Amino acid sequence: MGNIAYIALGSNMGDRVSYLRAAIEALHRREGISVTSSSSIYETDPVGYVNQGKFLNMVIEVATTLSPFALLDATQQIEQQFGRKREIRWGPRTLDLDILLYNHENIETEQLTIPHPRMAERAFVLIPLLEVNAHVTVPTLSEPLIDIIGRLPDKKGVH
Ligand SMILES: Nc1nc2nc(S)n(CCO)c2c(=O)[nH]1
Repeated sequence: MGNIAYIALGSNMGDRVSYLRAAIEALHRREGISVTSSSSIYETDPVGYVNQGKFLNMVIEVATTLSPFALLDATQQIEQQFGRKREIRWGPRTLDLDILLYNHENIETEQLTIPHPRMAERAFVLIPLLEVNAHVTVPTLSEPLIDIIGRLPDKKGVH
């Protein structure tokens, strides 16, 4: 399917594991998307807006024929399907899907920024991402992810 993308998944409301599993199923069923690898599921302390429940986070690799924007449409439709209501911007959510990387592309638009702008400061993203692909490179970063993880404060929050 030509293009490789990495997607971060998160949930901290309701039956978190079921939301993650259902989202992966829904992505895999979509025309033009096939899930080629998944990380373990990590329980993580909330970062940012902290008075909310612990998250379950993971990262998947997909092979896709969709453009980055069509892939974004698919992830947003699946978030809606599982009741993602954007009440508090950083608040609890049933399901979060963030496109981290798409090939080695740099995309900077209103709707979509790739590489994901906050991925390099999030152990709950980097640790599962490296589990899926230890050699993944991020075009906007000058050093390997493994060095960045070594410096992160919140990696203790990833179990
Ligand atoms: N541990 C953890 N903290 C978070 N804070 C926000 S916002 N989010 C949502 C990610 O965009 C998370 C998350 O997925 N995991």
